[in-house]
Amino acid sequence: MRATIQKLRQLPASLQGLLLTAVALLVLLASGPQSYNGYVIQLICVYAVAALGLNITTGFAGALSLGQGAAFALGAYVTAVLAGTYEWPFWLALLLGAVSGLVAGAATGFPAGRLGVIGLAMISLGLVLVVNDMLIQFRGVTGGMFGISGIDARLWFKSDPVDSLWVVPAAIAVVTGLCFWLHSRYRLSRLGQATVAVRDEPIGASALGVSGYLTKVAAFAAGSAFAALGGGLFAYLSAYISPDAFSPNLSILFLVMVVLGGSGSRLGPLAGALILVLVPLQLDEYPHVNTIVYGLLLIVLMRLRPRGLFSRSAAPAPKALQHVTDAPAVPVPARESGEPVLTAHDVKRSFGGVYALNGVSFTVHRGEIVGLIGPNGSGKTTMLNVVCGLYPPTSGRVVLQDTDLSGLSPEAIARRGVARTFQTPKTFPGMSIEEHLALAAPAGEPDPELLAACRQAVRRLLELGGLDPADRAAMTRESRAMSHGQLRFLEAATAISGCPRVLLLDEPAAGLSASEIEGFERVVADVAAAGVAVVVVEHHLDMIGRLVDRVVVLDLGTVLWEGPPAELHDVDSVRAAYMGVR
Ligand SMILES: Nc1ncnc2c1ncn2[C@@H]1O[C@H](COP(=O)(O)OP(=O)(O)OP(=O)(O)O)[C@@H](O)[C@H]1O
Repeated sequence: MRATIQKLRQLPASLQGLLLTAVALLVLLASGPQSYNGYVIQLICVYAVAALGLNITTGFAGALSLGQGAAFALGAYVTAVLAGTYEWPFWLALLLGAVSGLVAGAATGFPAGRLGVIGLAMISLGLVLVVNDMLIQFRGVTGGMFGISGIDARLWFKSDPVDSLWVVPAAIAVVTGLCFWLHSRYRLSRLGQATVAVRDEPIGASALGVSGYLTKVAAFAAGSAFAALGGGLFAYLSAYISPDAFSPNLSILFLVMVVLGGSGSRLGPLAGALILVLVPLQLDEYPHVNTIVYGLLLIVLMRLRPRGLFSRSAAPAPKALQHVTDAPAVPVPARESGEPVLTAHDVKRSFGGVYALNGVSFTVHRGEIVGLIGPNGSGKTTMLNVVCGLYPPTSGRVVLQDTDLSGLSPEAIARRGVARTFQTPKTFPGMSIEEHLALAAPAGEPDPELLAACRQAVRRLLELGGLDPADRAAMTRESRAMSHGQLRFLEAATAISGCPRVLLLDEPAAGLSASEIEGFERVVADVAAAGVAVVVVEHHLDMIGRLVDRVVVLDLGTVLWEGPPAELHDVDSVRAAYMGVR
């Protein structure tokens, strides 16, 4: 069973979608499209479509939505009004139903996308209650409590309803397969990778140029479109709809389908829909205990599989690593410092009136490695945070070549070529190594020499972490299982794979062994030799002595001394402030 699932997982998404449609059609053929079993199979498909949509919003984007039932109801009513009242063709009624969900999802996502998990849950729950009430109140359109009947499938405007019993079942089977394919494509796309990155580590994602807000709005819109399409299919399946079919419980049911199946996984929503439609129907034969057994079953399943039945969320990122594995070894040029790349001009940054940076100025040149050192709390990390846009400066400016970075968002600064690592690696647990590198891949056409050097550096960093870039299985595994050292190398490899102009490294040696530090130093030196300006914040003074061209010593938010590392130990003020020697 496990081997079969493994093989099915490895099929391309398009084939998986086709297979799903074929299986649904075969089962429908065996049971008869008008039979009770046929109805149940179609209901599973319809709910699966809505659950796949919710998996985009909640699973991929991590936005807890309790409002999937509202989009489902909206799609059902838009489709039912167009099909029943205006006698539109079924394909167009379904399409417009889905579009209504897309628009409603985007309209919800724009204000809701900036809220935290609880705020989002509250807004979406409010939406379900509002929509449910509107279905009753706007009876001129919705039929109020009586609902809408006569929802017949037509091929063209005002034509007679189609005779065939197969139109609706076939449409349901095809749309389910199509939605599964679209859902998988979404996860595999750059947008999907960005969405998961924001879910797992929003600050790390912003450092790669990803806008968290837009990924959430897109996920809301896509998730609602799926739900509305499911709702439209439900209207045709039932031929009659009323508000009773869309109680707030429906949204909870969709959520449980996603969580039970495995939030964020690609097969989970299908499994969730299958189980949560079939199990209650089987239990209906035992009316006194059915709810108790159903509840206990859910508890036991979640206890045994806390991340759901299908927990794997990482997806292959085709060709992401080919350029790394196939890259020929490149000779490393001698390192020379060139023109200024990054300049801090009198940067101040205060927190509640206390200045963490109080007028810091320094310059980093092309190909140069600058060590930013100083005692704990002297402002080193704050300086990196100001450069990469996480903290806007209180006053002063940071200039990247000719661009003033002050006031730009972290995403905008990252897109201009500033990459960084963090004291604690901000990698994305639900994404594979391949996906990390694919997400960070440069958007434009970088200088070929820089590109070759960066690819070589990425390969060597992965190897330093004991990861073989040619080992496809390892490269497609979720990074959540990786050790601290491996994550450090992965984070650095990710930052470098974007071919940055400036590389900021925050305590890269922390937690690494002596040999790992040495290997890391060689990679950083080679990247600098290819023209990248590097700033290293580090307490490991031996590493600083070996690696950097120039040291900038911070103390209490000001530059205490600047010069070559060899002279560091001879400067009294540095010894006093930094090493505690008075
Ligand atoms: N978000 C924040 N809110 C309030 N104070 C902050 C914030 N970030 C930094 N600080 C303060 O700014 C000062 C400088 O902190 P910073 O982390 O930049 O020092 P550091 O030199 O990197 O220290 P370490 O070597 O321990 O990492 C500290 O006093 C710190 O408490």
